Amino acid sequence: MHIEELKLKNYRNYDQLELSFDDKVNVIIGENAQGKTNLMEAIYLLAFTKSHRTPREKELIQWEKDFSKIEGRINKRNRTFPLEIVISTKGKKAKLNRIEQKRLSDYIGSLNVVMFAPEDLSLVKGSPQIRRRFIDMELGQIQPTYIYHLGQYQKILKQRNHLLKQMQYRKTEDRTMLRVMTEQMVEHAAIILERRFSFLELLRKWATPIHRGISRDLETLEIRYSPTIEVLEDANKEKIESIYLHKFQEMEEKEMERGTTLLGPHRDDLIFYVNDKDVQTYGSQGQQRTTALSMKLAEIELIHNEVGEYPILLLDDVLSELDDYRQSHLLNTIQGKVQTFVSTTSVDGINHETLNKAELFSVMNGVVENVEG
Ligand SMILES: Nc1ncnc2c1ncn2[C@@H]1O[C@H](COP(=O)(O)OP(=O)(O)OP(=O)(O)O)[C@@H](O)[C@H]1O
Repeated sequence: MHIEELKLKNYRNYDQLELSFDDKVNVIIGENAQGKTNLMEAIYLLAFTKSHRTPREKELIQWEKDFSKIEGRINKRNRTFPLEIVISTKGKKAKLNRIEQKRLSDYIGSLNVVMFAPEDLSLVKGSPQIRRRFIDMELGQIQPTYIYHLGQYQKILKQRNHLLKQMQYRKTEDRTMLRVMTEQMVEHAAIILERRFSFLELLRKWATPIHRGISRDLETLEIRYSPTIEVLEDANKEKIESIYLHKFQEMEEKEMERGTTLLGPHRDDLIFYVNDKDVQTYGSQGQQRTTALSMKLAEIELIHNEVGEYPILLLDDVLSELDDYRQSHLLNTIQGKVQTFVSTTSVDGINHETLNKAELFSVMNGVVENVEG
């Protein structure tokens, strides 16, 4: 799939923008703070309705304006359709084919995007939250109903934590409400876990050979899921549910004492092993980068396999962070198959034939121009 056109109005430092893109590689060149990431963010937003760098949507509206509009024309399976996001001080609207979609899960998945930014290089080293986010974003775009369950889970979790806090202070003895909430939450938790397990199986299938290829057969990557309960990855939803319920019962006193939920997918993690050693603890920076790159490339292949089309790849200021070998590996893999947006302050360090065939754009202070290659 690819994005044919992008239109922005009052978006960050763009007053008004209308661009047509190449269906292969588009390179956006500009000095710092000119609007490169803003452009990438707009494409990301069209896919997920959310920014990758801020949860505060008001920040996306151009200063002094009261709304912001992002429109894209997407080509998927040789059919084109429009996507539109409008953010105003009153809220956000997402339109697919000009029809407003009230539920996120009805919108997400229409455009598949993989973003690779410098912060993704800390997928291995960073906090568990980064790794959970990786799973959630990826799973969400191939299985939109996952987003629904995640949303429900998070809603009940928040209420449950609130109740546990109250119980912690008031030392109330009536646990009926807590148990009702636990049951409701566990229903979604079990679905989330079951789906994460199957997703992981797919991810391993792609990531393992990719990692082996990048490391020239020297490294074997293993990805393990670390849940808060003892459960086998082939357990079905009912089995996971019963394990959760049992464990929640066991933990009831402790949760009340601590005033927070101690179990569930919101506390799980992914652990990466290279040649049987935990990469987070023992891996070199190079191994951590190879792992992050393998995960991103696996993400691309996985979407291709599940959706039937390659996603759009956003490489925001990340190429210069990769050495020549990893850079070439990445560019060779995507060449000709994946519509790619590369943002960079200079093309100097990027010597690859893919870039020679690319459409070049320059961006300065929110104004984008085509550059003759
Ligand atoms: N809501 C907004 N309204 C107007 N301008 C904004 C808004 N939010 C951010 N900006 C401006 O956008 C610019 C930053 O753009 P962006 O983050 O895309 O930089 P960049 O070109 O990717 O640079 P770098 O290479 O430093 O990451 C800054 O000048 C900032 O002041």
